[in-house]
Amino acid sequence: VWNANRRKCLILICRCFEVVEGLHCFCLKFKFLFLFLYLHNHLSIHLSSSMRRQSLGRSTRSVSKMVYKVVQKGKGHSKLEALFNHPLYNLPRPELQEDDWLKWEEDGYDKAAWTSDSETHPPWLRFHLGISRWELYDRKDPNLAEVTHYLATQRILNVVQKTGGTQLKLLMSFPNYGQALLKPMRQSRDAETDVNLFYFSDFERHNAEIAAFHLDRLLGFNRIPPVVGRLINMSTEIKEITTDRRLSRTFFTSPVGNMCFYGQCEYYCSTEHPVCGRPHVLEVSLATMLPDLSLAPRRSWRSPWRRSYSRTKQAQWEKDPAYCDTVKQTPPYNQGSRLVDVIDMAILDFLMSNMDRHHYETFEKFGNETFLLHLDNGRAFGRHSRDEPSILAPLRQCCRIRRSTLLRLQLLSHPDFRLSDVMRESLARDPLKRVAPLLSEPHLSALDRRLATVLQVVRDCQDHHDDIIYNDLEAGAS
Ligand SMILES: Nc1ncnc2c1ncn2[C@@H]1O[C@H](COP(=O)(O)OP(=O)(O)OP(=O)(O)O)[C@@H](O)[C@H]1O
Ligand SMILES: [Mn+2]
Repeated sequence: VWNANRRKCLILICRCFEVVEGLHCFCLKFKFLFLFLYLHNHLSIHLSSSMRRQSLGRSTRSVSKMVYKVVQKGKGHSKLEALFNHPLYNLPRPELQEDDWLKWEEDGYDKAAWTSDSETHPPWLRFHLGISRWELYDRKDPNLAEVTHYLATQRILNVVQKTGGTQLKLLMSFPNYGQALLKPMRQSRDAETDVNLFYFSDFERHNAEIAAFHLDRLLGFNRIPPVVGRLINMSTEIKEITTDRRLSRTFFTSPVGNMCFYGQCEYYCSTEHPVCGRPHVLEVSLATMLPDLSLAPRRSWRSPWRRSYSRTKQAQWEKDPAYCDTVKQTPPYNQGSRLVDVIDMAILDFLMSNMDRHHYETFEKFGNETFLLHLDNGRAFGRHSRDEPSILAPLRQCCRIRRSTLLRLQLLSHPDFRLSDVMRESLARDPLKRVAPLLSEPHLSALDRRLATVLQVVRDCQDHHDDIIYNDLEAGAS
């Protein structure tokens, strides 16, 4: 070919060189453009914003915004910190008496445990010791971060299936007797729940458990035990150490070579619904265990707004618009803060679209004057494209709300403390953030949209009713 068409070949080679050189020049030009933009942005941060608006094009403006954000962050401007520094998140705590702490019978824990230096206790025990009548933990207690760090890093000593409930859960044991409730990842993070699936058929999500803990804390409730994400090795951290035969015999290798298991439970515990690793690494959520029931018994309450858990039946509250009038007259909702506590819970559930709040629990020791535990949030955050108005029925039907809750919700709708932003920032502290954001952006913006809906419902109430606000900020109220 070369001999026959030497001239044509030479021309072709020259063309190639031209193209390469052209590309090179093109790249150089771009390099200069980027350098220019970079310098321009760095300098323009210090110019007045109007000058910047005039001098910069659209794309460079967004770059400069980014840089500006970084600069702001560098100065320690965190929306999350600003939120938690706000007076509404630092309200004076009611003075706690001896019987406002969750103490239990002395034979459970050594009596010395109560008096000795707290530095000698493992983080999970300090968490137990910090449970009070009005909240599960003090947000400012540095031990909180230690508990989650402990669960996320300590060696796993044993694993068994947790009985009770319908879906697969594992009980993990750590050194120093710490324990956690594990929920595995079963679907891709962004899978939206099938629209044809009823709420009672939905899978549980590990990231929902994690996100619910963060959301509850951001709302100022502090009623969910600390939950943290972790990557575990299914071979060495479950299969090889479990003493639970019913669990170990359900392990298998999938056709593509991933390690899977399904355990034994009522729903979704079969070869058709396996929990699989990649190839044996699994994402899970770990919830701090509450004190054992034998030490600190709890009472389970059926939610007045419980769903029917049937494809065809409707619950009473769905048929009767005056349903709340009955609830208001029924103990324990006729006294104290119980009704507004259920409404707090409904607001939390509406924000994260959890339709599965059939029961709630309280610590028996505190009787009826105590906070409500928001356990079991695995079915939240299933859908971001739709909101479920019926979850707000307690608020809409009763038109009551705690003053402190309303004020915090209003704060979270303000751009400086925007719920989606503080949530993103809070979730970024979880170790699983390295794998992928715990909640996708559509889920985060759904939070803002739903918050606006909650505030609208309160305004609608104010248009038609008096006595909406339960003033818990006055002395004497809780
Ligand atoms: N952090 C925790 N510490 C101690 N016990 C817990 C904790 N979280 C949940 N539990 C207990 O374990 C039980 C089952 O947990 P969970 O409700 O998450 O499972 P589930 O399978 O979704 O249950 P259900 O099918 O009843 O909704 C709960 O009823 C609760 O009493
Ligand atoms: Mn459940």
